[in-house]
Amino acid sequence: MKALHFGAGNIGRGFIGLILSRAGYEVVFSDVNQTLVTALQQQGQYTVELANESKDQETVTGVNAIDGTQLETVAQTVVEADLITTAVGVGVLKHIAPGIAKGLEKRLNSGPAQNPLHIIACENAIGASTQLKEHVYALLNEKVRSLADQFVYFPDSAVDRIVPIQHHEDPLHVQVEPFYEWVVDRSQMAPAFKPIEGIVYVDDLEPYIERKLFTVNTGHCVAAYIGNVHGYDTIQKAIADEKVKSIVYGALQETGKVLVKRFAFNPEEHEQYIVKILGRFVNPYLTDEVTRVGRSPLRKLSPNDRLVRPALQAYADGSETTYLAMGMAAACKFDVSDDPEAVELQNMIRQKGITAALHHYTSMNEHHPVLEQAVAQYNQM
Ligand SMILES: NC(=O)C1=CN([C@@H]2O[C@H](COP(=O)(O)OP(=O)(O)OC[C@H]3O[C@@H](n4cnc5c(N)ncnc54)[C@H](O)[C@@H]3O)[C@@H](O)[C@H]2O)C=CC1
Ligand SMILES: O=P(O)(O)OC[C@H]1O[C@](O)(CO)[C@@H](O)[C@@H]1O
Repeated sequence: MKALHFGAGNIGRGFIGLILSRAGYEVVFSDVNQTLVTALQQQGQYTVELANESKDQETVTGVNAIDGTQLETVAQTVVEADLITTAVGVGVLKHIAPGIAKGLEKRLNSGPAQNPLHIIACENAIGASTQLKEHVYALLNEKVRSLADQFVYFPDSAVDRIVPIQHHEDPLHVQVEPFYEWVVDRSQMAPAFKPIEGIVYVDDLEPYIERKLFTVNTGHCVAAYIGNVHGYDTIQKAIADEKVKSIVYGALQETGKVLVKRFAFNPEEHEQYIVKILGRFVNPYLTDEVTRVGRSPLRKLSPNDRLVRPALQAYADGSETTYLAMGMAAACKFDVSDDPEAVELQNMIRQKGITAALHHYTSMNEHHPVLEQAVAQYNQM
């Protein structure tokens, strides 16, 4: 069995590649980073190290790589794949769509017997596989689209594992937190599919992806942005400061209220979930830079993402949004010169002012109370 995985980065190697290899797949990574591609081709294996006291290690074998810039090679690997997964960043999905579309065209036109193919985008976003499907379908003609409707499935998924930036001599070695969760929407899959050990299949992904995105990712980015405002360089140092920790906790109480109401979660169980997540953030065996966790602030300030969406839901429910607004304000202070989205955000704030910038990126009306709350917080920071 062959799996083609787009993105040989931290989640690709440290999570998805590991699970698929354990399940017996030969994993072929497609990446545009030539260092990673060459190292995977030469070594054919890599090591995953757990961020725990004993630094447990596991060698992932039977892996290979292709150059993601070579459209024909990517397309041919799509033809041969039994499964396709991605972990490239939601904004990159449109760039991998041409290779997938070309491969599907070849694959679906090649004969009458077709095996169903699942394409799973493992990105931090609601409906990432569905977004990838839209990018791919936009490149297919009507005949191939209709064949794809019969033989290709794009189940949405939620992925959770903290994998920080890696600093090792071996470019493939990857350190990961022990916890992981990969949930896939079974209702979007082929009727008879062979389950993969390590994946949890559910009939309705919405509660899982929203609970994950609006707890793990909301909490993490608030810790990064507020930590950055207070001058901390890592999440671990930021959360050691009670002031920062209480803001993160406050934001998770705000999203928690929304989630408990929306999905009828048990409030005590949700509180335990929050406590567990906060424990993961401060894992002493990990060093996680605020610049990584806060990366791509425009994506994180967008209407469907971890700050604005739960804040607008909380506002609609008549509940508090103070700490989420504080997170948005602190995101607007994220001035990191090698993060293109942070640079764009800072330019916009300089040119148009904070109110117009927040309106532009969050799509909230300039007089929306949540936006006004964020502006007031920004002016005090
Ligand atoms: N790192 C983490 O803790 C977690 C990350 N995620 C999500 O996983 C995704 C990947 O994140 P990371 O692995 O942290 O990022 P990363 O930056 O370590 O890996 C992304 C990889 O994609 C590659 N790439 C970029 N353009 C490409 C293209 N056109 N074709 C093929 N490969 C391409 C990059 O070269 C890089 O190796 C993101 O959507 C992120 O939100 C989800 C859960 C946890
Ligand atoms: O690109 P993003 O959305 O910041 O993804 C990384 C985030 O996902 C997480 O791994 C949570 O699963 C956090 O470590 C991190 O905040």
